[in-house]
Amino acid sequence: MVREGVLSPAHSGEFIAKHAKHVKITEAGQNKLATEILSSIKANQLQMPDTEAKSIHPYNDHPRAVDWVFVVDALNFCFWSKCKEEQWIVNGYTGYYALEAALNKAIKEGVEIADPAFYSKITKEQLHEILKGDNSVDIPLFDQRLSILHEVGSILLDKYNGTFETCVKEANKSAVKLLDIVVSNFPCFRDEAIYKDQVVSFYKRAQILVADLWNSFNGASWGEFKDIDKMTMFADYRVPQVLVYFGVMSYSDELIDKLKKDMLLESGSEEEVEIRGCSIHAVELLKKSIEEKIKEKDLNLNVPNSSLIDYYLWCYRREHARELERIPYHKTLGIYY
Ligand SMILES: Nc1nc2c(c(CN[C@H]3C=C[C@H](O)[C@@H]3O)cn2[C@@H]2O[C@H](COP(=O)(O)O)[C@@H](O)[C@H]2O)c(=O)[nH]1
Repeated sequence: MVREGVLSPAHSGEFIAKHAKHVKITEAGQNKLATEILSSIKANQLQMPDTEAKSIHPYNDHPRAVDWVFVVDALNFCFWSKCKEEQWIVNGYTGYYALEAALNKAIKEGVEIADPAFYSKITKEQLHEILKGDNSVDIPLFDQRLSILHEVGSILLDKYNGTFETCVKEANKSAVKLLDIVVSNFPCFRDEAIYKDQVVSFYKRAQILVADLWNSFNGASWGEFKDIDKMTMFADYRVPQVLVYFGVMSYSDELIDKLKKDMLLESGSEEEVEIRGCSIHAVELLKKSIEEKIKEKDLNLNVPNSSLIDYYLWCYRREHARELERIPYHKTLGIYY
């Protein structure tokens, strides 16, 4: 798949985990978390976005539902703040949900924020208005978001007839092909790094874009992908925190010390790459151990794919915020996650 000389996210995770020295994947927590996820599968709790998300997401019968998912995931990165007082909040929502709330508010006010003909030429003032928070705090990396809208909007107009639907059609129901189209044609989604002289990839926003389509359309229509199971977990800054909490991953004392001091990790640095790569590989190993348990116990259950396991972990942190507080999450300024 994808780009010449670049390891796929799954192979990148394996390669990085093999060489990592700041981050370790530990068997200890593997079994406990796999058991916890298995009981969630049995209780039929393992599914994509919860009601909260649905209440903000426009429904897939919206005429520009596909372009909505695209523009949300073009901007789906870096919501953390240095301190609580500087947090960007919209309608009481923080983080990712603040973005959904802001864009949904714009749609309700008749702003064509899902239309590339509009956002490819959006002005600073118009975007400020759309992303205006409840307090006077701006969304982080505002300027980068403005240029990303101009970049991806122009590409859709120039190459894809002004809609992301053209890309989905070209992918012909293959998640891997759609991922390839996105990372090959939209530079801001090209989430790669150099590690031990090897180009590795995470493609967090490109993979979550594919998975969000799959989820929004319940695996049918614009969300039908025969190879959706090839997507890995989405290497953000929240899921690693949960993996450390469960003892599935551990950080060196030096790294923990940096995170506890709220020091930023440079985008593409060895520590940041190892956190992201080991997270991907840890979820692939988790998926395997869940599969073994299902086989061992001869359970009549489907093995969850990495997107479902990822979403379970991402929600776990929101539902157990207090317990997770003692585990610092890494902060990297960048447009990739
Ligand atoms: N690994 C992974 N990372 C995810 C998501 C989501 C939301 N996804 C679903 C939810 C509803 C929609 O239907 C989407 O499908 C956002 N993020 C990342 O989290 C970070 C923000 O965190 P906080 O500041 O706490 O909101 C930021 O890097 C953002 O990019 C996911 O699912 N998995």
